[in-house]
Amino acid sequence: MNGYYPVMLKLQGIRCIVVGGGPIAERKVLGLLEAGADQVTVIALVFTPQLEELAHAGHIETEARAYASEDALAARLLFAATDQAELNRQIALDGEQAGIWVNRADEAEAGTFINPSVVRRGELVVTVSASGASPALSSRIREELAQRYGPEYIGITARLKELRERVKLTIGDRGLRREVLKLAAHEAPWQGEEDGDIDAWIKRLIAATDRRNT
Ligand SMILES: C[C@@]1(CC(=O)O)C2=NC(=C\c3[nH]c(c(CCC(=O)O)c3CC(=O)O)Cc3[nH]c(c(CC(=O)O)c3CCC(=O)O)/C=C3\N/C(=C\2)[C@@H](CCC(=O)O)[C@]3(C)CC(=O)O)/[C@H]1CCC(=O)O
Ligand SMILES: NC(=O)c1ccc[n+]([C@@H]2O[C@H](COP(=O)([O-])OP(=O)(O)OC[C@H]3O[C@@H](n4cnc5c(N)ncnc54)[C@H](O)[C@@H]3O)[C@@H](O)[C@H]2O)c1
Repeated sequence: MNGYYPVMLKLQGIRCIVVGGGPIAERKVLGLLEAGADQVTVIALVFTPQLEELAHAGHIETEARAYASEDALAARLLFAATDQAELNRQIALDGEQAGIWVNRADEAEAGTFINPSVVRRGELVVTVSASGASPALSSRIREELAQRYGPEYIGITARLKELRERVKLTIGDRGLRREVLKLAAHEAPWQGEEDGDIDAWIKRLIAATDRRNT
């Protein structure tokens, strides 16, 4: 059975605590910052140079000390990423007792959430998870998806967003709205940035759906 439910979390204003300061903790922290997290605390005895730099630049807070069980009470999202299995187990337990989501980097099933591989293209976020079966497979598929959905998708997604906002205001008929939006998503990758006139595009799309339906 596949036991994970995928969601997209909004992390602005949410205290995220990462315990551990090695390369794995660093990867988790970078993922949080890319998602816009603005309250990230890292508790560890030793930090990677990049974590030190992020703290210096004010992007995260670091606390150079041993983890204490009370730390879990301050977090809403918790990561156990130390090299001490027994400590990671305790962190997961503390998190569950505090009623928050805990990621355990060394033993997936003992935590309550896991991280997928991620490709970010502006507002388009493509994620892959093998549910812990093979992180290497997720990473490989992420590379394939990054090739298939290149940086051009930043603009494509932004254009579709603008079109959708306009369509929601101007097309009252739900069926037509849905058809226009579907057709636009098919067409958008083939358009250049210079096809900037959204209203003209909407007119063409409506005409195309009329033709299809007659
Ligand atoms: C996707 C990614 C995101 C991220 O970390 O943010 C991620 N692992 C990544 C890479 C990676 N991790 C490991 C390797 C070495 C090859 C291998 O072991 O297969 C590679 C490959 C590499 O480095 O290229 C080792 C490893 N990983 C876990 C364990 C412990 C265990 O199995 O219980 C061990 C053994 C540790 C040890 O031996 O001590 C556990 C987890 N790793 C997960 C996520 C979650 C399940 C994701 C899924 O199944 O899809 C889960 C369950 C929990 C979690 O961490 O959230 C990131 C890819 C970034 C990218 O390239 O896109
Ligand atoms: N999830 C994954 O994708 C993945 C991949 C590879 C490894 N791992 C696992 O992740 C874990 C961490 O790997 P790493 O390479 O970052 O380890 P590391 O040895 O580089 O770092 C361990 C960190 O834990 C901190 N630490 C130790 N005791 C502490 C305590 N009492 N309080 C607070 N911090 C403490 C250390 O100061 C250090 O910063 C390992 O157990 C490894 O098995 C997970």
